[in-house]
Amino acid sequence: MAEQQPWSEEEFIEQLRHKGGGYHFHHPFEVMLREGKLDPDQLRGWVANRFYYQKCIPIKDANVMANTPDRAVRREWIIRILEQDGHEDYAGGNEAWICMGEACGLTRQELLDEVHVLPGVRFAVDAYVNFARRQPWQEAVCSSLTELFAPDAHQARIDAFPKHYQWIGEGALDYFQSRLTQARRDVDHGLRVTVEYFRTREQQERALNILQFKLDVLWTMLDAMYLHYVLKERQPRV
Ligand SMILES: O=C(O)c1cc(C(=O)O)c2c(n1)C(=O)C(=O)c1cc(C(=O)O)[nH]c1-2
Repeated sequence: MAEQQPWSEEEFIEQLRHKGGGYHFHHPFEVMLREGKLDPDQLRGWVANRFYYQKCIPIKDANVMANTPDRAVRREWIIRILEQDGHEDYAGGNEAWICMGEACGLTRQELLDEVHVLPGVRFAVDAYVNFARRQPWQEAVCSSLTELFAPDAHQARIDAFPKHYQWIGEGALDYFQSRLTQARRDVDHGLRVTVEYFRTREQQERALNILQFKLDVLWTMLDAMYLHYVLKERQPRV
């Protein structure tokens, strides 16, 4: 059988964008969040579990950097680490997430100690970090492209918090506000790397599978949270 023609750059990007239909924005837990249906414990559970994702993102990014021989890429990629971990002039995204946790009634220590992190969330996040550790760095870059779809999710939370969760204290939205612009910049760079690296049709289809893997990471995290905080299915701990 003749090899299929590669998609043009525009078609390829359209195929990647099309995967947004499976983004965690559409998960029942996220829908409950933006419709104001989470009680304080459920919302805190989400913030604490998502913090595990946030704290692992710079570790994932450090693996991308470690795997690329390209100085120009490292120069651009290091910005992601500094934006999450902070530097002398900026406390960083992880710190902003902790502030959101505190505004929701969690303590810094319980976030850092991972006391609420569910096993399913941990396995999913660790799978993402390990993917970046083991795969070619361009594949790890491609897997970060779920951020194509993140601004809508951030905006929905910016709208939902003051409307539905007035019990939340000040400063809860700084993280999402800052990601609105950061995510767009990161995605522009990620797309450049991806269209450059995945060139044949087979490679382009591999890119779609990688993006699906990452969508599954995010979706699985929320499955675990839904089971625990909404359906209240709990493993007996003996
Ligand atoms: O709140 C969200 O829905 C959401 C989703 C994602 C994502 O799609 O992976 C990221 C973020 N937030 C985020 O804040 C962030 O810094 C981030 C980095 C990455 C990545 O894969 O490198 N994804 C995401």
